[in-house]
Amino acid sequence: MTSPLLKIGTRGSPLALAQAHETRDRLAAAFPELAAEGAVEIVVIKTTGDRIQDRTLMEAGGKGLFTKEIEEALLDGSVDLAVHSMKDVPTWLPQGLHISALLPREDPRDAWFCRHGCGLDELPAGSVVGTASLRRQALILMRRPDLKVLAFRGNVQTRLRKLGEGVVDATLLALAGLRRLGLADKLTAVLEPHQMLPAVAQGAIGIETRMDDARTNAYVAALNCGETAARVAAERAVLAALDGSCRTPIAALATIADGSLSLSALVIRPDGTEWYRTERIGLPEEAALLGAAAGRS
Ligand SMILES: NCc1[nH]cc(CCC(=O)O)c1CC(=O)O
Repeated sequence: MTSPLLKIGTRGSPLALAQAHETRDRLAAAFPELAAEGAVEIVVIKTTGDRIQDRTLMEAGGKGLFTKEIEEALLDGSVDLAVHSMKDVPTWLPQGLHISALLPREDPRDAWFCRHGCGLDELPAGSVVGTASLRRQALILMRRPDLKVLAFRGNVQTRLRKLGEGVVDATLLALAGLRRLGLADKLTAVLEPHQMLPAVAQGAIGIETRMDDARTNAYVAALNCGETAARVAAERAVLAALDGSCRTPIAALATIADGSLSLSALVIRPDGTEWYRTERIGLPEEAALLGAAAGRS
């Protein structure tokens, strides 16, 4: 076997691997030389986030727990590109690295799972919803202050198993991840953004590379989806404007229709008792400015 032309760094979770395989398939479809057996190698890298499964530690460690070791591998040249769920990518990237492409976005909405088959509004008072996400916790409690939220650990498969075992009555997961894992048929309902505004960049896969690696950047540029890039730029600009000044959960969703970009952004207290929501409309070309304005408001 010849040595690989490109090495992809990824976490080892089933979802991360599915995303790495999607990226490899897209590269192979765009470039005949990358379709050859062994041309694109997938390198699994264990991250701090894969080792620490405790929610409080995740919060204390802040962002970057799922990306740090992969970025180190990029910087030392042991991989050429990294595939990430953009939701897990910190606002600020290490010097010398950039997000050089966004794949076409999956559905950004959250999926709702209930053991009893009821929707969020029908769940009996006192029922337990499992989630490790402060955003989902806050939005659940905003709508249903009479429910209990339990910290819920593990990857997608683990959480669905715990739901089946009756550890909780209901849980939420990103629809995008479920689709990529072929598990979307198990959900009870899809939550609309006005009920459950998604996390920044939920459903988007980003490819990170070294800024000075012209060869890899040329390959990766062919995979970029301009519409997804504009939407994610608007949403991430909200995060950037709030970063440091704000420890509360943030949600944001940008959509593009008829040539204009609409952005909804929300900050909310973890207990759901207070929130601030804002909407912006503008051109996709000014996505980052719109997001920054929404974040500052
Ligand atoms: N925080 C973990 C994580 N990171 C990305 C996804 C889902 C896939 C995506 O948003 O692209 C998930 C799981 C979940 O929230 O259900």
